[in-house]
Amino acid sequence: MAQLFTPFTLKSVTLKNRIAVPPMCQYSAVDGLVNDWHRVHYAGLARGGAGLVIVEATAVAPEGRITPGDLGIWNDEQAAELANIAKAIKEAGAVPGIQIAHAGRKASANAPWEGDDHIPEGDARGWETLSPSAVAFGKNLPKVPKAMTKADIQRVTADFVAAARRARDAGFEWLELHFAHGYLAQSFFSVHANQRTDEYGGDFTGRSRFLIETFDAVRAEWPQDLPLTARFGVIEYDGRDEETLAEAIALTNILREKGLDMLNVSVGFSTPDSNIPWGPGFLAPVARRVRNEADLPVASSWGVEAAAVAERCIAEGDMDLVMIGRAMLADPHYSYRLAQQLQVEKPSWVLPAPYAHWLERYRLGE
Ligand SMILES: Cc1cc2c(cc1C)N(C[C@H](O)[C@H](O)[C@H](O)COP(=O)(O)O)c1[nH]c(=O)[nH]c(=O)c1N2
Ligand SMILES: NC(=O)C1=CN(Cc2ccccc2)CCC1
Repeated sequence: MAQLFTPFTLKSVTLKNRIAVPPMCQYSAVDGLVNDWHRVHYAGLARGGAGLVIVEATAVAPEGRITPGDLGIWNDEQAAELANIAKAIKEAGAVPGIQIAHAGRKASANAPWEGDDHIPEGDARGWETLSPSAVAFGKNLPKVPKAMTKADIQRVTADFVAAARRARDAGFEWLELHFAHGYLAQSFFSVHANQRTDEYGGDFTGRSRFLIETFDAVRAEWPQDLPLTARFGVIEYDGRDEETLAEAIALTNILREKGLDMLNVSVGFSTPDSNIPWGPGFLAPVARRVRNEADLPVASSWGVEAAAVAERCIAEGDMDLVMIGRAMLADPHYSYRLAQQLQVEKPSWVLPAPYAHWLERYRLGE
């Protein structure tokens, strides 16, 4: 029996299988607004059979976008359009999730296929970036951010709360805080980015403060019966992995006690000087360690694509959900391919009836 195709219940939400489409920026919005690109993209992914579809990093404030093309949920018009996306995902048979985000010092950038670099100073398309300290990421992102004042910090935490409230009212049933990938929250946690000497920097407690305060504030707004999760970079592959992992697991334990329902285990991407061991499911052993030592359900991703790898991650208890990204861009019906390969009964019925009926009996020449 393929463990990948067993249901998963978290709080009042049940996913029909262990496959999730993780958030994947489309960089296709104008003024943060949904358009036909997103409508077709998300409905198509949701029809493909995954149990959960999480909408891409959606900025909690204009300056929190990675690029001018990012989605936003900082105003009611954006939220109203996103409500249609949540509805479309749900009607297609998946649970609608959304990731809310602030890009910090990685903001004000060109789309990956348009340079993947900071918009040059003086270019009107760009904006001032924020971070715990006035320390640039480096390489393709050399722009020195403004060190946030306490007022900035409080405003951004409030922006996350307002975003969570809008996501709830828009009908999303799964919320993921973007605490990973070198963006703002990860930057507060990172010794590479956070060189503050006040209570928001320094030791583990200082560097965790923004994440804990923001989590607590969102927890108070997000319905208790719906999953409140976070994607968090628990390792940087920067030569200090044991320290980072120990601190990340300690913070995860604190957040679990405060009501975190699941951690989406990822990489920190806080420094360009990292040595990431890319490969199929390379992060699974790290996810397993977090799942055991922080004692909460985990999701993870990174090269979890082959049926055997995806099945093993669940069957061997590395994670409770697999997040399959790029394979889904290549084939939104990828869950169907996995069902076929894992010999699930009637695999075509992973897809909606208009497709499933004909695929079930599909033989050339009939
Ligand atoms: C085009 C694109 C866009 C994004 C991503 C990736 C890609 C390819 N990823 C990371 C993504 O969710 C996933 O974790 C990685 O792609 C690794 O999984 P795969 O190896 O692709 O299955 C990503 N992660 C995240 O937390 N929020 C996001 O909005 C995005 N955006
Ligand atoms: N918004 C995010 O969290 C993003 C994460 N990415 C990390 C990544 C690195 C390498 C390969 C795929 C994804 C890139 C796109 C945007």
